[in-house]
Amino acid sequence: MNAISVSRQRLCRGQRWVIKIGSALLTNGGRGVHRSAISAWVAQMAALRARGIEVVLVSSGAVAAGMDRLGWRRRPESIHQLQAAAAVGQSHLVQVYEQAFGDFDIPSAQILLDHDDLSNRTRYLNARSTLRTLLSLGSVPIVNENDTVVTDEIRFGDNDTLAALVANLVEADALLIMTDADGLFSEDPRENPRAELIAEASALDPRLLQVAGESRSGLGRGGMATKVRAAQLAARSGACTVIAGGAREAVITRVCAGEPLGTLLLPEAGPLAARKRWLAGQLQVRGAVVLDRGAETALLERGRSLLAVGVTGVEGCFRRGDLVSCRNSAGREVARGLVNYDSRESLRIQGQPSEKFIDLLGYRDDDELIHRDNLVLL
Ligand SMILES: Nc1ncnc2c1ncn2[C@@H]1O[C@H](COP(=O)(O)OP(=O)(O)O)[C@@H](O)[C@H]1O
Ligand SMILES: N[C@@H](CCC(=O)OP(=O)(O)O)C(=O)O
Repeated sequence: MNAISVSRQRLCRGQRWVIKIGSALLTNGGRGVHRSAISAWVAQMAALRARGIEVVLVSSGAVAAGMDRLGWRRRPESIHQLQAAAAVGQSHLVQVYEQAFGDFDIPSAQILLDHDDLSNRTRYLNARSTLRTLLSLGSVPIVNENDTVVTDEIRFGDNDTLAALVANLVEADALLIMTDADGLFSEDPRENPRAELIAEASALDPRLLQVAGESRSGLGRGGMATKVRAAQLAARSGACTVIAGGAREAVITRVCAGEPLGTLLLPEAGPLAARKRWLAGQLQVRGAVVLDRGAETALLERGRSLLAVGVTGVEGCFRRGDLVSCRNSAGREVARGLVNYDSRESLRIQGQPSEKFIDLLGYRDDDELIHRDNLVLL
C-alpha cells in the first residue's frame, strides 16, 4: 500500500469518531431499510470499538424508511405526514441497528435531539454527559433528529448539521459523512460524470461551497452544501471530516486506516486549541469564582481541572453550564470555563472535597467544578 499522507495519518490517530449515514444509502435509494448494508457497517464499527475507538452514529433514514413501510412513493409535503413517517421509520431503523449491534454484544442506544437540546446550556451539558457516559459504557449511541416533535423553527434542517454539532458536543477527532456520492466533486457527478473528486482541502476554503450542490435523490435533504457546512462546523472543535461513498467495500475500516478514500476536509487549528477558542468566543461571562494559591498553580502550571476545594469565593448568579471567570486572590482573571454546578451549589461546595458533595448537595455529578477541557487559561 502507498505511504499514508500526513493528514490521513492524523485521521488514523482519531480515538472518537462520529459517523453519519444518509437516507439514500440506508434505504438503498428508497427501497426500504438496507439490512445487509447496515450489518456490514455495524461490523466495521464493532471492529473499531474492539480497538478502543469510540463511535457515535448519526443515522438519517427515518422518513425514508417510514415512507417505504407506509407504501408512500413520494416524500410528503405536509409536516405532520413527514413526522408520522419518521415515527414509523425510526422505530424500524433502531430495531435493525439494535439487532445488528447485538450480534457483537454491543448495546446500542437511541438518542433523539432537537435544536433546543443543543442551544440550551443545561440540556447541552446533559446531552453531553449522557453521550460520554454511553461511550464509556462501550455503547454506540445512534442519534437522529427528533422529527416527531420538531417544528420548522427548531429543526436542524438536515442530519449533516446535526452530525457536526454532535462532533462538537462529544469533542470528536473525526466526522465521517457517508453518502451515495464518492466524496465532494468539482461538480455534481450526477450532472457531469467527468467531474473530479476533491481529495483534500481546508474545511474553510470558500471555493468548496461554490461546487457543492443540492440533493437530487428526493430522499435526503442536505446535498453536498450541508456536508461542507458540517465540515466547517466540525472544524470549530478541531475535528477532521471525511465525505465518502458509503457503498464502497469496507469504507469505514479503510477510511479509519488512512486510505485516501473520499474527500478529507481539515480544520485549521488543533483540536484543543480550536475547542477552547470556540468556548471562549461563544458565551457571556455569568459570574466568578475566586481561587486559592494551590488551585491557581494547578490550573496555570499543571493544566489541571478546577476542584471546589481550591475555591474561596463565588460571585454572581450562574447556572450549570454557564461561563464563569476564575480570579486569583489578587483579583486578576486567570481563566474562564464552563461550570458544572450552579452558583448556589458552588457556594455550598466551595472549599470542600468532592467526596462531601453528596452530604452537601444531596447528589454528586461531576468531581470537578470546571473540567480542564472546558477551561481557557488567560
Ligand atoms: N459537488 C458535488 N459533489 C458530489 N455530490 C454532489 C455535489 N453537488 C451535489 N451533489 C449531490 O449530493 C448528493 C448527496 O447528498 P444527499 O442526497 O443529501 O445525501 P444524504 O442522504 O447522504 O445526505 C449526491 O447524490 C449528489 O447528487
Ligand atoms: N431526521 C431525518 C433526516 C433527514 C436528512 O437530513 O437526511 P439526509 O440528508 O439523508 O441525511 C430522517 O431520519 O429522515
